[in-house]
Amino acid sequence: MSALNSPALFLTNITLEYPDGDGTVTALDRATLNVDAGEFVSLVGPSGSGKSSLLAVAATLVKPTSGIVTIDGEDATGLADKALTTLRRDKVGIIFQQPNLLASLTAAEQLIIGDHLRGKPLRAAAVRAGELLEVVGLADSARKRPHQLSGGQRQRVNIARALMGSPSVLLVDEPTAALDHERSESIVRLLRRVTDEFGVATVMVTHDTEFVPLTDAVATMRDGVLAAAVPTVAGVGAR
Ligand SMILES: Nc1ncnc2c1ncn2[C@@H]1O[C@H](COP(=O)(O)OP(=O)(O)OP(=O)(O)O)[C@@H](O)[C@H]1O
Repeated sequence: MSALNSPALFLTNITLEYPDGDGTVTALDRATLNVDAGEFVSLVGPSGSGKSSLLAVAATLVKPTSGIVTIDGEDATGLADKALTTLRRDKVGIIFQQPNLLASLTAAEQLIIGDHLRGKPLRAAAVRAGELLEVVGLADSARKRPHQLSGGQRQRVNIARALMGSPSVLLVDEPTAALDHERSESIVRLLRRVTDEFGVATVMVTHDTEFVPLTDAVATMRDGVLAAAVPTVAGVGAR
């Protein structure tokens, strides 16, 4: 459990229905998940059980049919689109399976451009980008473009980029799906470290259950129903 122990992400009674022919399909069925600042939760479950849907709702990218999403104490459910975009931009970091880096930009520029779009001064963004590239072990690769980086290094840039806006919540969807075992483990260990160092509330969807002990708790989803998160005692020892 988190040292900071303050609420960062509250998903309460989330139901999400998608239209399906004449009826609906229930992707999430009254799912509830609370993640503290500095807490790292694994989200596991079979294909189609609703994991990506839960991340999309937590990221405020998809509005739930019912239920409440609270990020850093702010209820996202009732916000208009503009306020929601601001909340997402300022509070949520999203890491997808594929880094989706821009081919023509250096590692540093991938980070700087986001901050620049947020209206931050270029010089401050460049300093922060340098610091974050160091955190993820890429200080020497700041000027490299995506094709000069390995898959694991590209995922590290992706992680650093997600941290640029100093998010409270980090949502990670299958970060190791495209990586071999060794690189996968180092990516999950990096996520563990940034969760601790930056005090973010991290939720990671994963099929690699062997890395679950590196996280604080595991929540299992089945047919849209989320079981209560179970603490991983091994994770505390492994840190
Ligand atoms: N845009 C959509 N429109 C209609 N149904 C959808 C949509 N997105 C997801 N679903 C359905 O919602 C349910 C949950 O899907 P979701 O992708 O969240 O599961 P998942 O656990 O992330 O699966 P996977 O591990 O394969 O990514 C599934 O029945 C899926 O078919």
